[in-house]
Amino acid sequence: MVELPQKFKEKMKELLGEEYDAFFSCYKEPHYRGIRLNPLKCDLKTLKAALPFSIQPAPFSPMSYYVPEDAPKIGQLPMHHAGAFYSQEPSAASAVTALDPQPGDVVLDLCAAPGGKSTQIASLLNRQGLLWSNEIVKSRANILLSNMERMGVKNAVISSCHPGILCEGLAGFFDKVLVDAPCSGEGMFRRDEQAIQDWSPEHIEACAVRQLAILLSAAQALKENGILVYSTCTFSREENEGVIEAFLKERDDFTLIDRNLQFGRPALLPEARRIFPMDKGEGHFVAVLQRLSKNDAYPKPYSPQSLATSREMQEFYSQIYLSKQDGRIEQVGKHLLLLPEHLPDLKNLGVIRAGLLLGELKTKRIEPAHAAFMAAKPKELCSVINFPHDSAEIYAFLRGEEIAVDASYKGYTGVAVDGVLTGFGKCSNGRLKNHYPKGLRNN
Ligand SMILES: C[S@@+](CC[C@H](N)C(=O)[O-])C[C@H]1O[C@@H](n2cnc3c(N)ncnc32)[C@H](O)[C@@H]1O
Repeated sequence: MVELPQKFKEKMKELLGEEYDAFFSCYKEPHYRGIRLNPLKCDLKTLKAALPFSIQPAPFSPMSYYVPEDAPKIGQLPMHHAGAFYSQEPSAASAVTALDPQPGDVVLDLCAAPGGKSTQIASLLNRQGLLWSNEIVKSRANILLSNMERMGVKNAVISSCHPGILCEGLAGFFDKVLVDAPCSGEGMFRRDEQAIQDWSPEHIEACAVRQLAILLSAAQALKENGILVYSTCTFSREENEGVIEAFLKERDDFTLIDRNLQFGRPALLPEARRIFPMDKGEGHFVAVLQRLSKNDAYPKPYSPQSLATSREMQEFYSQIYLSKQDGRIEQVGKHLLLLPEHLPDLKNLGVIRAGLLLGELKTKRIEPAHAAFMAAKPKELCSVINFPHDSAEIYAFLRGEEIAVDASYKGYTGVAVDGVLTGFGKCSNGRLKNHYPKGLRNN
């Protein structure tokens, strides 16, 4: 059993009263593991048939499932590479359930890396509307980008910006904002020894100060009647109800709302929810706030510098996709990007990617991008080859090897596993030259 800090135990006893013993005995049990289906790329039946273990529904979102504790590592499975699912502790899905993104919404995920909640928001937007995913730490923002590409997200902006600067630049722009704040991580204790080592009452205080500052920035970014969800994966009152109370003191134009959420239990502020391991998740706090005041600010729309309309560009497009060009394509440096709708001005906001990377200009040609294939459906592509999830070919492809294919395959060809795209190669003379990115390969 993990050794818990004495002060933490005392605080939890005070918080939970009679339920403390039940809470404490959870530390003798293994932690919950989970996955979330990605409906942008796969359906449940296909996923279940491909997984080497069975999954059970979790109560925190309709797409979340428990994975058995003895399941093998899932990161190397072909369906994981293909973005058919995201590995996510089940209760972590609760915040997006509370946010309730709808197709067409314009949503900000302010503390987004590695992307569990952003990819969940994107799947609920179902490619309509816009998701802006921000992560202050640049190296983590790159991981976020990679996960968004894996999950086939097209209508997103990824940035690495300070919340204060971002929310000022995008004031009044969003229907919904999620602040999944950096926290003391008490809900990680059953699966991350480091979170226990880092814990101290002083750390909790410092986190609460930072959380309030982030939440106050987020408030600026919302439209009138916009929804702000605040979540943490910690139990301390200071970082949860304490932050909400301090926020409402400064922003009396916001109100806590009750979304009639069914998971977990009421928090100390009864409109908010708490999840403890006794509630079948590792731990989360979720509060839903609504902005009641007007917001007269609104960013300027984006005006692309150089739309790519050349014949070379059209030829490139028709080498990959069966359909005609769908949407505006911009050339940014050597990159060709398919722009999402509703884009605001992007200047000085630390944008790493806006829209879908389709390809890169080389000296005499345009090289297709991995992301372009990850976001496609097999029926949209000119050429695609499908392998079963347990085939030698798909594992060889994911290791970066060249594979033998029927000689009828020619040119850029999508590679799918059980009908879910997981990359591409270039076919000629019965061989598929591997274009699976080096950093993503199985070893
Ligand atoms: C709880 S994690 C987010 C997890 C993410 N929402 C997900 O579901 O995958 C909090 C994130 O906030 C970032 N962060 C740290 N300091 C921050 C700050 N001052 N402002 C905004 N974000 C910060 C961390 O780097 C971390 O990635």
